[in-house]
Amino acid sequence: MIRLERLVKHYEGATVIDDLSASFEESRTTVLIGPSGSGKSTLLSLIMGIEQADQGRIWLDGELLTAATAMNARRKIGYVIQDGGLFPHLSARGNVELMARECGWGEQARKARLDELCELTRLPRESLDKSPLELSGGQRQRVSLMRALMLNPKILLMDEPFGALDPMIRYELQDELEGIFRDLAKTVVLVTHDIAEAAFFADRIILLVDGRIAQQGSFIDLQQRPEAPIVTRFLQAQLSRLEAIGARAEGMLRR
Ligand SMILES: Nc1ncnc2c1ncn2[C@@H]1O[C@H](COP(=O)(O)OP(=O)(O)OP(=O)(O)O)[C@@H](O)[C@H]1O
Repeated sequence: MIRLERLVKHYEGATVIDDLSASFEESRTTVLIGPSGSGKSTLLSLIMGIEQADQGRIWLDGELLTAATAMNARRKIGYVIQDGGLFPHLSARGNVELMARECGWGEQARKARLDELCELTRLPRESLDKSPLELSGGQRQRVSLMRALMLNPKILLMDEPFGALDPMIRYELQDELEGIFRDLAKTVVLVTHDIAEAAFFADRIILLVDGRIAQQGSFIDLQQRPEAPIVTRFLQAQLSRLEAIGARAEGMLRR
């Protein structure tokens, strides 16, 4: 479980996270959505301990995150970003095994875990010997997911993990990943711009605007019981185009 308590973060004098408190429940998927620049990635960086908050506190599994605990805390967290963020000078295997090697895992333990993860993510074993540059976008994201899961962290943070994929691969991977989240019972925080993706994955959606929570709840809550005009505007910006096309198609069918 992750608890954020009155977080504030400034960049160059601008307030990017503004007195934000939230909890992310164990084994649940929370999706962060919001306009560009609303602070979604910054929030993940704060939870990862990559960036430090100017005010407020973060608790990971009941332990306060500080500069001294950050390194250890990071091992409880798997992190997947758009396009994988893999090291190009290492093979896919090298990327996946990196942290395990650093933690002193022996060859047998690493191999056993790699076998499990190849099966889980449906990555062909021969892809492991390739450079990330030789993999397709979908394969890169599978490798990135394997790397994030290697140490079996309780928490998975995902920053637009499907953003760079073509629509069909994206659809396939979304489907598989939703099953993986459910089976592994991880605490997942996923950032996306796509409201359909948010509705598909989320036990709960948090809509961030200007570093504050504009509303949190299910997709239905946001759609049917918006708590501020910006919630309606944000949803409409994505939904109205499809609805308009649907309505036009229906009209043409009736004619
Ligand atoms: N390292 C940094 N230095 C200075 N400003 C930063 C830094 N990182 C983020 N910002 C600023 O903080 C604000 C929030 O950025 P952030 O990346 O968290 O937003 P976001 O909601 O993830 O945006 P997007 O959806 O476009 O990825 C933006 O105005 C951004 O320019």
